[in-house]
Amino acid sequence: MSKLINNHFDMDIHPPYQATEYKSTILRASSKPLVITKKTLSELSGPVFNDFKLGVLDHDLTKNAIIDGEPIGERIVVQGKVTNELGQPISNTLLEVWQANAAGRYVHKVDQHNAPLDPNFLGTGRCMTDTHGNYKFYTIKPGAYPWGNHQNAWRPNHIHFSLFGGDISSRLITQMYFPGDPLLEYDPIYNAIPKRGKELLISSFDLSVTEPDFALGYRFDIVLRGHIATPFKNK
Ligand SMILES: O=C(O)c1ccc(O)c(O)c1
Repeated sequence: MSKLINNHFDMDIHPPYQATEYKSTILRASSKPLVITKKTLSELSGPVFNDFKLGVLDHDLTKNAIIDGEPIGERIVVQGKVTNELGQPISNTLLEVWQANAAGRYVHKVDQHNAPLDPNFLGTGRCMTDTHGNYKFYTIKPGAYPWGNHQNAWRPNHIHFSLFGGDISSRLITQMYFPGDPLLEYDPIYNAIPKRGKELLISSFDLSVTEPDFALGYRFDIVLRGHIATPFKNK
């Protein structure tokens, strides 16, 4: 029997709002039970992305910030399918990604990690799912970085994802990890997730997604809601 919060989130998959080892959750987690509010008419009828036009390079982080050369690092292509709990595709939905560069540094003033910025890499991109729920983007494999949670704490390589569901007010924010990363077992953010959920967050290396002489391919399918839902980020 799965543990549902407000008939909504399966806590056999999703992380708790407060996980003691993941220190920033101690201050920011709510101490009261969540209240799921009813969606307003404007949320339900608000704009969706059917007519949304993306820039031609939005889905290609290896090119969308080039100033004077190619970004440094291992090029990858990430591909997957977004479905609901019944396996039905979520089409024409906006998927946004952000990440550190190959050296483990974000382009953000708060990130003061002593690793180089890459003048040709911004680390943000977006794409839409097609009519079958499929998406694809190109990027540079993100590096690991220290994050001060505890002595010698390093985040495993990961890409942040944001996706919209059926309307503008339903949004999943999560992180995709890479198979075989030795840092996963030490990461309190990853370890806050129940075992079933953890597996859903690791992409798989896929030779059929790999593009010859260009980029290694990873597959990351995403399920919005239900008992095999992709875990959300507890923030
Ligand atoms: O929630 C945080 O504190 C936190 C810290 C480092 C990260 O890489 C991250 O994704 C979240």
